[in-house]
Amino acid sequence: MANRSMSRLTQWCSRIFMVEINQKTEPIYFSLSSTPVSAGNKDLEAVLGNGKLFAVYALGDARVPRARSHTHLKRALTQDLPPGCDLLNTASFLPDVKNSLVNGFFLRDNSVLSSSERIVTQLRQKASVCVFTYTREQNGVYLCSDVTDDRSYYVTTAPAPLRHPSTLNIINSDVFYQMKDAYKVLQECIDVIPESKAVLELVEEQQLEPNSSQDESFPIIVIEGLDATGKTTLTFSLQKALGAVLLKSPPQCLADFRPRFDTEPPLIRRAFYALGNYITAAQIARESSYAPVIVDRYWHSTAAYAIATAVSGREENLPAVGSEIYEWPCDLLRPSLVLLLSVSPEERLRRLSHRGLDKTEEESQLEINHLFRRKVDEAYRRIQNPACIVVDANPSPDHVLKQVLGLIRNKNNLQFPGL
Ligand SMILES: Nc1ncnc2c1ncn2[C@@H]1O[C@H](COP(=O)(O)OP(=O)(O)OP(=O)(O)O)[C@@H](O)[C@H]1O
Ligand SMILES: Nc1ccn([C@H]2C[C@H](O)[C@@H](COP(=O)(O)O)O2)c(=O)n1
Repeated sequence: MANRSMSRLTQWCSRIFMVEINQKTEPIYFSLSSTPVSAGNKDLEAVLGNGKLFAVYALGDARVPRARSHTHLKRALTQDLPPGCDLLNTASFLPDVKNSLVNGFFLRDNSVLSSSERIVTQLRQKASVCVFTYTREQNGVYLCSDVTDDRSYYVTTAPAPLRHPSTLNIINSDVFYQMKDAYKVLQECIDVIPESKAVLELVEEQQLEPNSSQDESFPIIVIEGLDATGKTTLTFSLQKALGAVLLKSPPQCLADFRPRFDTEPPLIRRAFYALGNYITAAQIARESSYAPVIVDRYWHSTAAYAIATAVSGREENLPAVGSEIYEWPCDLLRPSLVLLLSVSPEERLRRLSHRGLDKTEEESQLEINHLFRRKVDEAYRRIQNPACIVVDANPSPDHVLKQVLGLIRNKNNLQFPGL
């Protein structure tokens, strides 16, 4: 957005816009044109309708304040949403151009009072936002204009891009492939989230050695899976059976900070979990000199949850198998074996209901959001180098343990005393 003399909307004209009606259906795509378009389009009509319409985007040059403004914007719009109005996710992007995605919201107002106008005015007074309005001409053509100037553009449908737009910003916004990239995010947070400083100090204290050779050490076995798939149960049994050290990611030293970072937008939250893996890696490197190490969640979890949250809609929208997005970070210690516990949705829900513990917001979402759970599970399976081995964790704890001990025994090069 370099040229300030140009209308803001003119600068968005090279972009495509996406509006999601819900997670299960295909979004609609449109672009803006200065030349008239043919009247009446059923796809646009289905989403844009006849009422008042606003698109709102959080503005900001720096990524941390922009990400936090987007979260605040969502909270404000959700909390104050008047009856007769609904909120849809929207985004603007340049097809197949990495890091070009800008997320925002579509406010549809079919109320008699046109209440959305008041909300948008209040938002513009309080926050740095960019607002576009959409109006429908008598011939059915939609016009889009910036509320700060009178220039209007015709709205015209656009083809769906090859790569789903929600995948464009994943690298270094949702998933981090080097410690320094996640570290930088928390450095940028220090003024607004003071806890970031303490987290960074803990990372530095670990004296991390970049991907040091594990040739001489004992095996490192990571247990992964959705919540309530039996990770805690299995890791305790494995610890006992193998005389192993049990570690987890995020590590215990980050436990007090976790609730704070869990309320932050993905950029910050995922950087926190990424750094947690590097602290755990340093612990693994130390402990594996003396004994086998079992790890309860590690990088597969960080990446799979981050990807599944970032990618909207259906499983088909995930980056394709073999994408660089599923590659292991170049500087993170690699385990000897990663096992993914898999249980049927029914069995997982049965275990969750028996447990009756408090669940994090994301876990509750998993319970109600079958789509999200499928995306996490599929992302786990697509991660490479090392890929995970899927374990059927539906049977009894003893049976699962036996199965896993068998897998460990059959894995080449894993040396366990007593196995
Ligand atoms: N193989 C199994 N068969 C039946 N129930 C099981 C089995 N493994 C674990 N459970 C029970 O399921 C519940 C969840 O198990 P557990 O806490 O081990 O899962 P988890 O993957 O660690 O969950 P979270 O990630 O949410 O901490 C517990 O009540 C546990 O006793
Ligand atoms: N290494 C890790 C561990 C956990 N997470 C995130 C992913 C989920 O949001 C949540 C699940 O953890 P649990 O509630 O089972 O302790 O934590 C991660 O990103 N990386």
